[in-house]
Amino acid sequence: MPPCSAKCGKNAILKRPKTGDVLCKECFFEAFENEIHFTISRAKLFRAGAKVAVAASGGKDSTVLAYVLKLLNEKYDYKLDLVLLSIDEGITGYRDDSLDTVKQNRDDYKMPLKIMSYKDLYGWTMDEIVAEIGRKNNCTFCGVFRRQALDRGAALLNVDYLATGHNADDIAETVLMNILRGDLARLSRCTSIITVMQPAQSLLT
Ligand SMILES: Nc1ncnc2c1ncn2[C@@H]1O[C@H](COP(=O)(O)OP(=O)(O)OP(=O)(O)O)[C@@H](O)[C@H]1O
Repeated sequence: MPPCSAKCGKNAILKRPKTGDVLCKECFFEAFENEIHFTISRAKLFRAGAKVAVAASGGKDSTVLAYVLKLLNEKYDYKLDLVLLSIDEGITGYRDDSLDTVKQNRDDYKMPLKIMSYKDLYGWTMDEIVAEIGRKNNCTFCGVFRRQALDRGAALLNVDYLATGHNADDIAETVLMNILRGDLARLSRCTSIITVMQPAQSLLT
C-alpha cells in the first residue's frame, strides 16, 4: 500500500477518483467532512437556529448525511436543530428492515425521529397498491408519493430545511437521465452531493 497523500505517516487504504489522492481512513474522513463543511458555509446553506429534517431512509447515503450533519453541527456550532424524518412506504421485507436502521440512527445520533406512513397519509401501503395495479410503473408512483410524504412530514414538523442524501453516482445518473430526456433546465441545476431544500419546494427540483 502506498503512503497516505496527506503525509500523516500511515498507509493509504483508498484512492479518491475525485482528486486522485490516496488516503488512509482518518485523512479520508477529514477531507470528506471538510469538503461538506466548505460547501455548507460557502453557499450559506443553513441559517443559525434553523430546524433541519434529515430525510432518513436507513440506506448508506442518508445515514452518512445524518452522521456528518450532526458532527459538523457540533464541531462548527451551526446551531441547527436536527431531526430525522422517515417515510414508511409499506413494502414488506424492504422498508421495515431499513426502518430498524433509522431507529438505530435515532439512538446513536440522539435525534428525534418522525415516521410517516403511506397507509396513514394515503390509506394504502405500497404492497396494497402493487396488489391492485401490478408492478408496472410502481416505482414511479412510489417516488412521487414519497416526495409528497417528505414535504408533508417537513410541514408537520415545521422545519426550515429538508436534507436528502445523494452520492456522486446518483448525480451522474440524474445528469445522464436528464440528457437522455433532453431536460436542459434540470441538467443545469444538478450540482451538489447534498440537496437541501425548503419544505415548500418540490423535491423534484
Ligand atoms: N423512505 C424514505 N424516507 C425518508 N427519506 C428517504 C426515503 N427514501 C429516500 N429518502 C431520501 O432520499 C435520498 C435518496 O434516496 P434514494 O432512493 O435515491 O436512495 P439512495 O441513493 O440509495 O440513498 P440511501 O442510501 O440513503 O437509501 C435518501 O438518501 C434519503 O435522504
